[in-house]
Amino acid sequence: MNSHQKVTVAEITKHAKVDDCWVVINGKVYDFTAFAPNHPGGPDMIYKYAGKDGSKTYNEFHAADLIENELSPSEKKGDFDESTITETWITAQKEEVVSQPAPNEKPPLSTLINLDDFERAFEKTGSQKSQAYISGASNDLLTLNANRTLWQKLWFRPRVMRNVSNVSTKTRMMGCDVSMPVWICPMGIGKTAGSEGEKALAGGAASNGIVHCVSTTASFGVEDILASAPRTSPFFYQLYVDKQRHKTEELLRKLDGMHQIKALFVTVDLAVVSKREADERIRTQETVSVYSKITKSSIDKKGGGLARSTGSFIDPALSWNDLDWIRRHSNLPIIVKGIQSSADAKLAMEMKCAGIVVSNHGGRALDGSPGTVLILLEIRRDCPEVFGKMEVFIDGGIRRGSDVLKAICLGAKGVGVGRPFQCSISYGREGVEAVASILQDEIETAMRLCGIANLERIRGDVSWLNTSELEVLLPKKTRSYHWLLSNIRPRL
Ligand SMILES: Cc1cc2nc3c(=O)[nH]c(=O)nc-3n(C[C@H](O)[C@H](O)[C@H](O)COP(=O)(O)O)c2cc1C
Repeated sequence: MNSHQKVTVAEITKHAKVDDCWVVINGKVYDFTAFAPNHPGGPDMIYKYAGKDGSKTYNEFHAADLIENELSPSEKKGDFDESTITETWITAQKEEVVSQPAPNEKPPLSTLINLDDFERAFEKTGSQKSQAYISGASNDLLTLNANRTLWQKLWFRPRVMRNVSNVSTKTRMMGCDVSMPVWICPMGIGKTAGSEGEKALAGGAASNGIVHCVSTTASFGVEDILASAPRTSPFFYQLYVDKQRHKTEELLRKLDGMHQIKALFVTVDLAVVSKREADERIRTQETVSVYSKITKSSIDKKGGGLARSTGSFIDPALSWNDLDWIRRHSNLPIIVKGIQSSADAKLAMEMKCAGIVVSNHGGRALDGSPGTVLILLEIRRDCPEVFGKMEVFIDGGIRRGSDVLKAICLGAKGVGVGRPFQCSISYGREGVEAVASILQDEIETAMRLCGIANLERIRGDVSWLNTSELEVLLPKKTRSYHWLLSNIRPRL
């Protein structure tokens, strides 16, 4: 066959395979078999039209003569013989219409491509009560919003031509080998997002090589959650200290026997449950026991807040001295979760904690507390020695792989991600895996574009960042700050 020959429909449709791929473009027939794997837009764009007419899509992206210059004479098969067109051919050319989900329909998992998509999808499908509980935060949401927006005020200083064909995101956190420096935050009553609750988080974390930190107020018992992952998968456990201390002592004894649990995250930023107005406003007909085995909700004058009902047992009397009491009942390394100042970071180091989580409970504790990235910068400025003595983690508003990279450049050992994982439970374990995969991919892409091949090598190297916009927001070093360090500490 030569380029002046006419090619019939019957002939073209014989070449409709990946390894034998003819396509009609603007009345001419081309053999794309050799070219397709090198197509800059990806081979699938071509394979989609194998044995068919691809003119419409071709013309949207390319100049008419591009393909004539690109292909060799032997790949130009001739003119399309329009006289051979049949009804079957016409039907086959009709583009598959991808139907858009109705406004309140649950979007298919494959259409969710970033972490915000998971929260938005849950807004459409979760019950009002669950949404208010999960997305809500304290008072005017100042801290919730600051967490997110401050990450966006850190800018990269990318380098180029640094051979980033292979990048590694692997690291170790609390002695656990993980695929990337991300862990799933502890979040209470996971069944508010989907029937599998924390079991989906545990299974999804395990298949993606990351760690889930189980909440004290999880919907399922810790044994059931651990059983949802292979016996070798590591977990962290988050502890709220109970006003009835003997209950916490019992719990600690039980956890000590669970070899999968590698660290105890003691949450300290919620001496009392804050005012979560969205949650309070929606009175629930259900008792909390529908979601959780911990407690029953009580609807009182303040409304029906799930957070307040499930958190009423937390002991506001907790103090730094209690770390010794915890140590007497547990051999697990202690991470203090909820550090919001450099002074407390230093205290945790002096109290020989294994680590801290810089956190404000995702804006669910004190509204007006700084966005967490500011606290991390404050710790770097005021007590950089902390990073060498403890594992420093951070959470709050981290929604992009690039946020993770920024946190590592600032010295964080790893980051916690909360709400997107909680919302992904509505898609079961597959949803949790999808969130982890998106993050993994985004971290790798950000590393490549920034010129970073290995995360471990750049931890704490702030030269990759421009922090100027945030530095002006840091608290001034005042006399009272030094006074606090030297006078309060001895009295504790
Ligand atoms: C629905 C929900 C429940 C939470 N429950 C707990 C909890 O039981 N214990 C805890 O220490 N933190 C809890 N947190 C706080 C998270 O562990 C984490 O600090 C926060 O979600 C991180 O912010 P992000 O959601 O913006 O990623 C919860 C957060 C949410 C959104």
